Amino acid sequence: MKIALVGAGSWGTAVAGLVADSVDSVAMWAHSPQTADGINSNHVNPRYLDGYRLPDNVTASSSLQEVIDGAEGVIFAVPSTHLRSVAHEAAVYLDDSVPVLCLTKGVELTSGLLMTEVIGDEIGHPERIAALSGPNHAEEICRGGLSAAVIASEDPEVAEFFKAALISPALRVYVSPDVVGVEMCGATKNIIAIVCGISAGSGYGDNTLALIMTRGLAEISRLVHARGGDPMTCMGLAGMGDLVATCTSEHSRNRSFGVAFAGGTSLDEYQQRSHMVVEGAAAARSVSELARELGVDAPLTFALERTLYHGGTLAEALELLTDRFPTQEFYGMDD
Ligand SMILES: NC(=O)C1=CN([C@@H]2O[C@H](COP(=O)(O)OP(=O)(O)OC[C@H]3O[C@@H](n4cnc5c(N)ncnc54)[C@H](O)[C@@H]3O)[C@@H](O)[C@H]2O)C=CC1
Ligand SMILES: O=C(CO)COP(=O)(O)O
Repeated sequence: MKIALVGAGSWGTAVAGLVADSVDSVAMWAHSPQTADGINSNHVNPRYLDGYRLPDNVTASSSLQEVIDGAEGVIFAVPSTHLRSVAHEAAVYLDDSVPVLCLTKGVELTSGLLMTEVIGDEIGHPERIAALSGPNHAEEICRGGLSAAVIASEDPEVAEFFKAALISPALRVYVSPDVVGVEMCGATKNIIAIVCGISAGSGYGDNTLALIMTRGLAEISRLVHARGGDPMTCMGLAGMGDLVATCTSEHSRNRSFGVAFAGGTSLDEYQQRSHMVVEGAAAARSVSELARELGVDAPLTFALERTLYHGGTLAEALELLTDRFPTQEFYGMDD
């Protein structure tokens, strides 16, 4: 069996290595031909996870057609802002019956669509598109550390197909029918992780970190509920699990960006230096729009949006948040 993996950043590279153990071949699509050459010549991605040797049955190309032709499953792992254009280009090579898995975490700006919905818009047959999420930093997955993830799909057969391709003694794979909940959690925890990084970079301690994560989880739950997902999903791997990992891990780009931002580094500087995507920065804007549309109170998200995009200072953001009078711990979940 051949699996196509569209996206050769850190996560695409790590997941290619996992899937390669269960299938005959994995064909990766890399945006840059130099990355594809590096993988084919040395079995190493020259730009991401360059200490990790990919299995011999992983090859790469910068031609989507070459990668997708003959694949029995397709996995997308490109950053959220490029997903629609890449899925659009991939659509012509994709059979209607091929199951698709989305690893991207985000909400599309303006449309408010989740990542599986963006792919579905472009390739059709949305019932065959699943989402994988959970506390999974690529760096640790490559080292074979014990981890767990959840695959959400409205079609259980699609979830089981990808579960079989990914499960291993080092990766426990659970399934869920709550695609909206799992994807909303994945997109919004990145926002909270940036706020945690800003807090740590500004000298605040662990009480503050716990405050942001906990009130962040309440905010995520309101968003999940309003978008039609199950708030219980927030208690699982895609919710609390990924929130803990991203808000506390040295590997998190979102948290690290927050720390750097508090020290005076701009988003552009950070992304140019690391060549890595900070999904929470894009999500601060798209989720703010969505929250306003849905009438959801999302103070941490709004404060980050204001700071990153409307010239608000960190002192103003803190004042906005602390000026709010604390009321009931849980609210906004009634129908
Ligand atoms: N890195 C990780 O540990 C995890 C990442 N994710 C998610 O996976 C998605 C992909 O992130 P990473 O693999 O970490 O990316 P990355 O930050 O490691 O690399 C950036 C990627 O963007 C690609 N890219 C740049 N310009 C492009 C363009 N014009 N068109 C298409 N692709 C372009 C690069 O080729 C590279 O693949 C994100 O949504 C991220 O939140 C999810 C779980 C874990
Ligand atoms: O989603 C992730 C871990 O599960 C990756 O988080 P970062 O993008 O912050 O590194």
